Amino acid sequence: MPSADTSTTDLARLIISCPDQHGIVAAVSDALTTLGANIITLDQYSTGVEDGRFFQRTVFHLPGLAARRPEVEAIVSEHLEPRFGMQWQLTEVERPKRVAIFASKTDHCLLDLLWRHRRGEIPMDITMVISNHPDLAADVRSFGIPFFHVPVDKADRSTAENQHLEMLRGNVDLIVLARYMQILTPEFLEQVEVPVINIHHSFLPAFIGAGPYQKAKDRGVKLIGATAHYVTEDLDEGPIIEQDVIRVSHEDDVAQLTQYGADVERAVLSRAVKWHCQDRVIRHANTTIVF
Ligand SMILES: Nc1nc2c(c(=O)[nH]1)N[C@@H](CN(C=O)c1ccc(C(=O)N[C@@H](CCC(=O)O)C(=O)O)cc1)CN2
Repeated sequence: MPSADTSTTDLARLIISCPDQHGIVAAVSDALTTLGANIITLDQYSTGVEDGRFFQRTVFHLPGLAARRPEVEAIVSEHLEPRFGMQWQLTEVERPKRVAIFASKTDHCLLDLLWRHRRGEIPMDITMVISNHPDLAADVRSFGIPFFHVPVDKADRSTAENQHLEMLRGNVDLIVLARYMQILTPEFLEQVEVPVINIHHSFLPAFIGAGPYQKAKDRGVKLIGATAHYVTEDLDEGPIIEQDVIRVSHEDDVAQLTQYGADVERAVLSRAVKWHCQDRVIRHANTTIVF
């Protein structure tokens, strides 16, 4: 059972990735112990001892963390990083990620995130909602979240995307596409410089692109699903974070599939966003490790 104390004060997460080799866990643990930190959880994974890659997520408690953060960064950057060829990220549990949500007209995934955020189920700070349609403005503003309508001209996406970049620059750590029905250009993805999570309404790799429920009906599948993935320039082919499925039958029309699918989409997206905000997801090639 988790301890009764659910305090997040002075809790940090150290996420590391490096070539697999002898002594990593001991060295990281020794460095944190030397600092006076107490390791709360430690999860690790290796892709294999032969020329493999090692990943580790360590949650630790360090009294006076904020003031001592430079010390932690120094020991990692000056000792662990050069010794192991380590890539690393240090985050503080009490500093939630700033999240911008993009939506179009479909509301269920957006409202689910706003509702779970209001209930404190997802450790994030929703800084804004941006939509290419005005339909959801009142819903979003009822949660006290800023809503911005930015129409998209498919013949010239750059005008809208430049507006997005101005609004987002320096204000966001994560973008979530909550059934946002516009394809993001490679230029936008390069310039925005933060991860983007999308919910695709199919069990990828099946039915990439628009209209997956019609494609599912036409194919006569007995399972439909949803997939949350990081967004890349290759449509719906980015690293998968979370998936789930639900049984359907020949009696279900596309409207029924869409309704059943919406419940799966909401659950899958919220789990993926929560795990990302908890720094549980590490990208490796076109896959993820989820601790
Ligand atoms: N660069 C990327 N952009 C987006 C991705 C992605 O993986 N990489 N995922 C999509 C979401 N999506 C399916 O999950 C999706 C959305 C929209 C379309 C599409 O064909 N859109 C048309 C416009 C449709 C409309 O206006 O109703 C278009 O953009 O021309 C396909 C898949 C989000 N973006």
